[in-house]
Amino acid sequence: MKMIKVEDAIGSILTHDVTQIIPGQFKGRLFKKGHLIQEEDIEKLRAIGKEHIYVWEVKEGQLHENDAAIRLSNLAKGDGIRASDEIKEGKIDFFADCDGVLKIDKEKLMTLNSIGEMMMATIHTNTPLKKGEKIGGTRVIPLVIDEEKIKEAETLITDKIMWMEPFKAKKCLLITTGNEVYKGTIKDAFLPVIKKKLEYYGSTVSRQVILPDQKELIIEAIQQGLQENVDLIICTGGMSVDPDDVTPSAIKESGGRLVTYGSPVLPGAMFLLAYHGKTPVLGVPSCAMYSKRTVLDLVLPRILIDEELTAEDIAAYGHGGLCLDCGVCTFPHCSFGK
Ligand SMILES: Nc1nc2c(c(=O)[nH]1)N[C@H]1C(S)=C(S)[C@@H](COP(=O)(O)OP(=O)(O)OC[C@H]3O[C@@H](n4cnc5c(N)ncnc54)[C@H](O)[C@@H]3O)O[C@H]1N2
Ligand code: MOO
Repeated sequence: MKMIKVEDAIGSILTHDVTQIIPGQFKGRLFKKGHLIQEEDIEKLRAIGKEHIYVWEVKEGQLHENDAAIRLSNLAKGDGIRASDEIKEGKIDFFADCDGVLKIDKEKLMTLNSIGEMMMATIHTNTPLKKGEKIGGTRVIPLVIDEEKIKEAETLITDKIMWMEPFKAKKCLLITTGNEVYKGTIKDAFLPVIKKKLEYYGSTVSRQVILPDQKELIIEAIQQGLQENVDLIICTGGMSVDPDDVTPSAIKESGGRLVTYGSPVLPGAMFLLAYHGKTPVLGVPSCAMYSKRTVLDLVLPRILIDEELTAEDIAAYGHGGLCLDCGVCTFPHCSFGK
């Protein structure tokens, strides 16, 4: 690569995209990499402060930023991730190529970003996404990089850094508890909430049963759901400390394996998760009926990709487990659950 004065550049090929920024108005490409410089371009280059430009000279063992970005992109992106077709200013962007939950191997991302002269930035792991949403970007820092650096990354990172786990369409049994709801004193407000959240990710409530706060009836309903082979059971109401709050005991006594009763998430402290074999049973506290976002929004997407959650997964939610209940909710693109 050789530096020459812009006035001597007519007929030369640009080695990289040239960016123009007009504060508050424009940021973008003025000239594309590979552009053949014409006489009329000289004034435009001068106008954005360029007195010199680089002319490309290929040297053995070096990679142009665009070629290096392609190598990094191939290294990083796994199933369900699409890279941008065009490389702009040496950068490749990543997008979700299906509806699902984003997975980032944070250790490998750290390894790549610790090598130097290259970068990769992403959103958080476990973010539920719709097809087309942006996930991250990568580039190298210098215009040309020693190929050895890229080879080092390729040696250290043998598995993909990011991939999507697609949602599975699941059928859910909803067990709504509460004497007041059962008797009809209060109209059930949980079904529309659970239905909307499940349907957003392509799953459905196949059946709802409304029960009084009676442990034996709740146990029976759970066991019937398991016999019917539903994919998921959600119990609502009666999850806290009143004498009539029998739902946690019912789920525990229905058998299976308790992962947690209680979660470090607000709203959602009284959440319960258990498994009967591979079938998850969720105890969802009534805050999920009232608050826009709760522990259910963190856990449900992962349940719908068939991830088997552990007590450690739930404990890890503490850091970022407070929903700020913002006026305009931007979840999942906020600190909640990250
Ligand atoms: N002293 C304490 N009080 C509370 C605690 C606690 O630990 N100590 N926990 C709080 C938390 S956290 C939550 S969340 C709430 C409620 O939890 P529950 O799941 O036990 O809810 P319920 O008591 O059954 O009902 C609360 C409220 O919501 C109405 N409800 C319930 N289900 C329905 C439905 N399907 N449709 C319409 N309305 C429903 C119910 O009538 C009550 O008004 O507890 C805190 N308190
Ligand atoms: O389970 Mo309560 O959820 O923290 O509002």
